[in-house]
Amino acid sequence: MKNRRKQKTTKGVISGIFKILRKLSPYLRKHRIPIALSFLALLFESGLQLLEPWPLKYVFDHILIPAHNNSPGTAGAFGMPTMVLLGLLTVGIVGIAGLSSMASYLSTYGISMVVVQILSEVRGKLFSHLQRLSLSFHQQFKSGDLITRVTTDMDKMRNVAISNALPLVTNLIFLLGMSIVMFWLNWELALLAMAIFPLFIILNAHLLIRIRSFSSQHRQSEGVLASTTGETMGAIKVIQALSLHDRQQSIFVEQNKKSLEEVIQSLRLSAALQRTVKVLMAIIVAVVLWRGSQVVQHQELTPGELLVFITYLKNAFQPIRKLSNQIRQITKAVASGERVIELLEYEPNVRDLPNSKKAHLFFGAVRFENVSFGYDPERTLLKNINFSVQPGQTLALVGPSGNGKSTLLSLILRLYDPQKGRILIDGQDIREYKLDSLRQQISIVLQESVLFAASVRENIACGKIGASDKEVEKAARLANAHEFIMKLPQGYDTVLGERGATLSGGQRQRIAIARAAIRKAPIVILDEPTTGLDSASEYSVNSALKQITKNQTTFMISHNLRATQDADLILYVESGTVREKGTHEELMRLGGCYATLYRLQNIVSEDKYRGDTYAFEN
Ligand SMILES: Nc1ncnc2c1ncn2[C@@H]1O[C@H](COP(=O)(O)OP(=O)(O)OP(=O)(O)O)[C@@H](O)[C@H]1O
Repeated sequence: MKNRRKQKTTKGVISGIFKILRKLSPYLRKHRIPIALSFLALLFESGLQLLEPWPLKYVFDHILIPAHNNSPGTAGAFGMPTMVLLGLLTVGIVGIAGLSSMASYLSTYGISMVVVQILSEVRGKLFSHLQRLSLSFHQQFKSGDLITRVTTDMDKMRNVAISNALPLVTNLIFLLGMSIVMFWLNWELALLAMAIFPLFIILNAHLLIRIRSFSSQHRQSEGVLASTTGETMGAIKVIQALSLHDRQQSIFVEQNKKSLEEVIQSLRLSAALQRTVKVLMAIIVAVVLWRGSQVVQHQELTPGELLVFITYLKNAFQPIRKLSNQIRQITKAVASGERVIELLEYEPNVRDLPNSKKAHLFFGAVRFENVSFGYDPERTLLKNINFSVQPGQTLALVGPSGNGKSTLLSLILRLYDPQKGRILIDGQDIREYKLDSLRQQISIVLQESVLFAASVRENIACGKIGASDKEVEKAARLANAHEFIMKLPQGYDTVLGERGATLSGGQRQRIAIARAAIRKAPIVILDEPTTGLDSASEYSVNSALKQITKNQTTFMISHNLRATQDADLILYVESGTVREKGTHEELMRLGGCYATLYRLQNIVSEDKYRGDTYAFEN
């Protein structure tokens, strides 16, 4: 039972290698000529390695032993004087070493170049693939884990391919050639030397499987650690404000401890592996020397041939010792490779349909027909949503938090596809448009806009491919951002910190509005863009928003019903359904949830106003 499990796991490593090679086959095909030439050099190098002890054999058998025995020697067999033969053999030693190192240089350089290029191409593909994977995928995977796969795992594959896999292949070719020559010299002695190998292979495999399991767990733990670090650094303000360091620290310490234990286990097993290999190799040499001397005494082998035998075994000692470490590293890299391939094999849920076409410039008529959606398909969040908006109209979504308003708007961008029903823009199902051509015609301003760690200019320009400096400035003016940008140390060239930390909330929002404005998109989505801003910032952000939504179809979520009362259509969304629908006047006349909420907000703001006045007067 135990043995079967072991075989299955060894099979797992081998099938992992084949899976990786299959996935990389288009890249390998592309670089097939340098690969073929490098392998040729590799074969040449191994052949020369096998030749290395042979000059010594001839010196022993044809020069030294006859001289020792005072016999005429067999140099004459080659038809040349002893000193000439000795000279040729010594030159041969240097020649073999020189050619072998040249072949080694060519194969190492060639393969390394190919590996570096292929893995760089794969990394580029992986990064682009990750950006295209659906949001549901990104919610499922922690960002720390993804970062580890793009950086550490790719690095591991590259380093191991160059420093371990390549020498391993060289060693295996050498060991194979060595075995063939040993059998040719004396099959009995060769069998004796090989008999111990199965034991070595079994012990090796057993330890390697356990190492692989620990390293795979360790990679995952590292991903979790990276996530925790990323999350903590990202939320450092909240953590300091709420004094959450101890909580974060204890989470980190726990994860760090787990990672450490896995590394220690892995290191212990590797040390055990090295020890086993060393002892086994000493036993092999001793046994072969003991039996080999008897074979020589029976004249079935010359002393020089026994010397070749022992030299081969001694030379095999190093590659076999390294073999364990190389296999260990390769096993780890296979785990890394499988993690990378796992990502590459994910298909985006939301993608271009085969017959989709580039969208025309939208007029901006949007229609939801019986749309139902749930993040978990088993639990419907939005139920049977129906409405339509004409080009240039404004639609407001209001209602309690967490009831599906943002989700509804994310469907227009095709961040998710509805499970039922369809969304039409200008009378056509949005799934029939190419995804990029759809999204390029929608501008979006969120509650907390993300700014990149780049200049103000780049942050605005990224709203439109190829935007000129003039367009950037025009968009900034429209967003009421030009004045404050000019007051920044380097104006438009001021580099913003991570998340634009050097700007106030209102300033950040206005840069985001400029980014939305530069697109001149026919459809604009505003998801609570003024929440959390003070009155002055709210005023300037609102007036900027008015500019960019003029004549565009606008979708707006706001908890402030005064901000939405001028909308052409208001949807009151509750529990994923449209409870009430109409203009402000219609909904007030209806006297339902909307009207109650509106009156409540007015009372609160009047009270607040009175309170402020009272405080001011006193
Ligand atoms: N990516 C997601 N995966 C799973 N559930 C989600 C996801 N995003 C939101 N939800 C859940 O869906 C529900 C609706 O969220 P949504 O953000 O659409 O509501 P909302 O009405 O816009 O709320 P708010 O006004 O607070 O922004 C919530 O229960 C939320 O927890």
